[in-house]
Amino acid sequence: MKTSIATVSISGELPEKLEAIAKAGYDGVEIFENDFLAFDGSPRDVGRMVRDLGLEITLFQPFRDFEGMPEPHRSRTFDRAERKFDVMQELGADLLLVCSNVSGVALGGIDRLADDFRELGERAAKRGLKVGYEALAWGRHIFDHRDAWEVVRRADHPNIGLILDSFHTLSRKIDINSIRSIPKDKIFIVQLADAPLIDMDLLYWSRHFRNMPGEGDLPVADFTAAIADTGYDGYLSLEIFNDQFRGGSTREIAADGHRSLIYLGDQIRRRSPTTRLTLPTMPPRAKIRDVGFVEFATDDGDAAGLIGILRSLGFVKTAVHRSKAVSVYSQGDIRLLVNTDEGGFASGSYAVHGTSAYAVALIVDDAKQALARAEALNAVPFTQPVQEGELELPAIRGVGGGIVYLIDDKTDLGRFSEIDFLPVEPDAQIEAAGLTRIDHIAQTVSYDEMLTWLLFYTSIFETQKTPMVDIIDPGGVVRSQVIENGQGSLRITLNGAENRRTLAGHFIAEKLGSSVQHLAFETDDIFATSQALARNGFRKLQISPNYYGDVEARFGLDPELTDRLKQENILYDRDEHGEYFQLYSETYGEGFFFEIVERRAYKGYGAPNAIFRIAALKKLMRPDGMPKI
Ligand SMILES: O=C(O)c1ccc(O)c(O)c1
Ligand SMILES: [Mg+2]
Repeated sequence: MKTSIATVSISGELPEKLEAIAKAGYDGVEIFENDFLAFDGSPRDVGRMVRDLGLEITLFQPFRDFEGMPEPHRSRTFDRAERKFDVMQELGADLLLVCSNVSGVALGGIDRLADDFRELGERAAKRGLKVGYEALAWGRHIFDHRDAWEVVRRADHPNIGLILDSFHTLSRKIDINSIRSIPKDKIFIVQLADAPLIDMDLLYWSRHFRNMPGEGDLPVADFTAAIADTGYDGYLSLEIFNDQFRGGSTREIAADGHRSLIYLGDQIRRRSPTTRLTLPTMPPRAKIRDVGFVEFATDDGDAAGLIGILRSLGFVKTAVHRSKAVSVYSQGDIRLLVNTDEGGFASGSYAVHGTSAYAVALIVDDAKQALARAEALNAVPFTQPVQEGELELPAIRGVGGGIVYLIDDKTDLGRFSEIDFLPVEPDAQIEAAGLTRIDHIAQTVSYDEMLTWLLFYTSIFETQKTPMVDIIDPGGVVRSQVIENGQGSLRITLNGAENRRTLAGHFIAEKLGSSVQHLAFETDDIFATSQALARNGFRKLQISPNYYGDVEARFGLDPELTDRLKQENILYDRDEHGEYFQLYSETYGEGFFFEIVERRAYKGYGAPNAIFRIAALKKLMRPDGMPKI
């Protein structure tokens, strides 16, 4: 398998695009004609630029409205093609994409189309060039790759072949088994794109909403497996039309695309180990057993406030680091680290972002293998110096600059808390509140980064996404995407903020980047927990009394239960599996907060309650967005 991407997929000027494509590790690039036309250099300059970067031009495209034209259009179309061939020869591109005709004057008739292609093939052959035919899902006569293949078959010319594009085939739900009978040498290139399932006009969907394989909902892996079954081992080339990517970070989007292709290749190899696609091998997606700890970076001054909240939540200090200013606060299976050390990454993070939960440790089956997989998928490993005798925990950088530690029970890593930390006598004054484990970690990210995060988690770890939901904040919409594993041992909610007037948007603006905005802990008895919290002086978020009348009516609750919920400021939800109870802390700093949940078989995250929670949290912020407390 060789990797390629169309220049149209990323933002920037042509040289910037090419550099990002080379840096991300692709083997080739499709030159989208408009990118070339908008650039001042000659075709030779562009060709040289591409090759100097170690890339190959995989395709020049698109050539539109060619086949089936009546005269005088037909002659003009062939003249147009000759002009493109001139450019291609100077560029050093040997494959042209012809997409199926959408013109109102185009004539149908499979043999007419085949004849046109045979003649084009003759002309291309004279120059040592090739032409591939792609069925656009909205083509006038040809909108199905099976028909495009029939045209190519009848053209019967060595310089004419087929181009398959996952979007056009999958958006129309065309049977992908039909691909398996196409001879591999007639597939000139394969274009890949995914897309979220949205019921809309095919052309509009294709031109604005495509995304990287794995980021959307189309069965791109099934499509690719069918291609691999033909024995095709050529380029897999991303062709992504996406409004967000056009305005996004050139480098990041290019890197995401490359990661998506490597991940896709890995999925194909695991499905059919005898696949003829040449693929790198890597360990499987890492299974997450649990969250080992969440670590806050802060300083001595700010730590007091944070520790005050932790104590009111029933956490007690149980250990301190041997050589660094790091303390462990524990309750149930939850470990929270508070790092006030003045050297190292944490203090740098604190200097830039203020107090934040900058690191998360995941307990995986095999940390070394997890790291190897992450590196195979171009994640950036993280290391920092440790004292003699202390453990160097394997780690990678998260998307927003935070750290993901990888620990396991196989090695000393499982005992890192005994090796690196000294136990301290717990403070007997604090009453435990029955918090047992971390239920979920809520990360607030910029909306533009959501797909990057999604691909990061789902490609490296054994997790899946659930459908995105909209959360209405009085200041705008926040999109929420869950990433979780089947066992519930990792649940992450990604909240994507589009503007800074939302609670989430304010948080990332003030934090100068994506960060954990809240941590949710689980309890087996939310009412007992609520009372213990009250005794510890925990400051609970006050929910509007109007909420309770509605919730009682909506779910037909026993008024006695409603009263208790209201008294304790507990939110309620129910799904087809069971019930959910939630309570919240007030905000800390720029809008960080804690949540406590009790799940009675419930599978969701209380999305219908988010609007009321946000409204209540916002009452605690001043009009300028700063916290009142
Ligand atoms: O949207 C289009 O016109 C278009 C052009 C070229 C392609 O390869 C394609 O898949 C779509
Ligand atoms: Mg295409």
